[in-house]
Amino acid sequence: MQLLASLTKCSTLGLIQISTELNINNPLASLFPRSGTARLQLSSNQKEGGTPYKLRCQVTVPTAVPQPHAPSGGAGRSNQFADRKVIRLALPSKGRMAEGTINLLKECQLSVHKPNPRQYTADIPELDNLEVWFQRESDVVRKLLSGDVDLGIVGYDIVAEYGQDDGDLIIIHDALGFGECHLSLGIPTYGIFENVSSVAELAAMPQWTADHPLRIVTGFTYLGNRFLKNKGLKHAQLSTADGALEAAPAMGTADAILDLVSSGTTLKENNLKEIDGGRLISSQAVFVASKRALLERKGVLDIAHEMLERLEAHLRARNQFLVTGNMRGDSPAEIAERILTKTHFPGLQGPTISPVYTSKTGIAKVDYYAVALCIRKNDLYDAVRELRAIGGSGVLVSPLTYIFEEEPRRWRELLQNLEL
Ligand SMILES: Nc1ncnc2c1ncn2[C@@H]1O[C@H](COP(=O)(O)OP(=O)(O)OP(=O)(O)O)[C@@H](O)[C@H]1O
Ligand SMILES: O=P(O)(O)OC[C@H]1O[C@H](OP(=O)(O)OP(=O)(O)O)[C@H](O)[C@@H]1O
Repeated sequence: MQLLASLTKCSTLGLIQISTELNINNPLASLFPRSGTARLQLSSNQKEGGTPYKLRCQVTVPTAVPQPHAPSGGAGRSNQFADRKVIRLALPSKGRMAEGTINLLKECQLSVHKPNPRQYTADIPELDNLEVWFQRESDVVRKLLSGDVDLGIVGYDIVAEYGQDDGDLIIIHDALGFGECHLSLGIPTYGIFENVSSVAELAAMPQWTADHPLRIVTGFTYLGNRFLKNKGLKHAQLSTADGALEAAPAMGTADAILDLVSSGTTLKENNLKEIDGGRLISSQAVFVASKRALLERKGVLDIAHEMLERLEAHLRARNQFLVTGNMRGDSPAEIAERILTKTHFPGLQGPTISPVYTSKTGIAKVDYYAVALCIRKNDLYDAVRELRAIGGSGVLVSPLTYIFEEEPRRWRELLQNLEL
């Protein structure tokens, strides 16, 4: 296909003009954006001995139509990938995710040591040959895809938006337990939207036409475009803004927003609401890697393994208490049976039961046993009640720091995913 194209800024603010020349027998339809206008001019070109006819086509496109973020995968991969020996972990440089990440790593006994607060690098003394790079969240994902970093911690929303389903991104841990939110459509609670309670109803509103589409402002154009397509929202148009999106409908600059929601307070305070079918994704912080780095750079898989073990052990323990109590009984087996049949709390694999030796008469003797159980924090009071009901006393409750399993499920899944 012969296609000559040039782009010129038009004098009219907010428009760009695209001029193209192309063979008359080429399909034109794909060149016309839905909201642009085209001017066609047919001319003979025989004197130059080239293609007999040329069709000159000018397309005018509103610049406000947002394009998805430029893909940054395969083609943009850094050619220094193979030369680099040091392993790189990218962490969010600012905001709530930065704080949450540093705190989580600290709780896993991985201290991020930043020699100079004004620099963007750090190290983690517990992990050899690892360099930490602090980056904006979108850049964490871009740099994973370009091969400039190997591992990262970032919100899943950002992986989904900037990763654009690139097969090189692999999520090692999908629930790090902070930065929980969801990406959702928010529409006004008032005016023409007052009785709208689902995306289907929104799409069916007669107000939206090709000339007057539903205007949605968002920072998530990739996910937003996919959502519009999936939901059949034909007459809808996305625009972008970096913050304070919730103000746009009241200002009249958009009809709806597509933004992150956590408690829902910001939506509510701006007279906006979520509707059925309007939730795009749920998100929280994730541990993510470049598949290529895991497979090809020496040491990346080992570091991923160690970090995953520590994260899993800590996150499992975080929701549990260690509960110990004394119980009279004839034998450990008899006590175990009482716990397993008469309570809802068997512990991790089952209760740990050990004899308690007393020596009132000078001779060691076993009258009762100590029972140790891991109990979910939410179940604590029910568990204490049930233990008491079967003869438990002197119940002690202590926090748990780590629970190391034989091998984390997510590690097995990672190896499977990598076909190792
Ligand atoms: N209300 C929220 N509650 C919990 N997590 C959130 C919330 N809003 C956003 N997040 C998570 O935190 C990430 C960063 O959002 P945040 O609004 O803090 O950005 P930021 O780092 O301050 O950048 P910016 O200044 O560009 O807004 C989001 O990508 C998302 O994963
Ligand atoms: O449902 P809520 O708990 O009210 O949280 C939602 C708000 O949190 C985020 O903004 P953030 O506070 O990070 O400020 P930002 O707009 O500057 O990103 C998000 O963009 C929403 O505005």
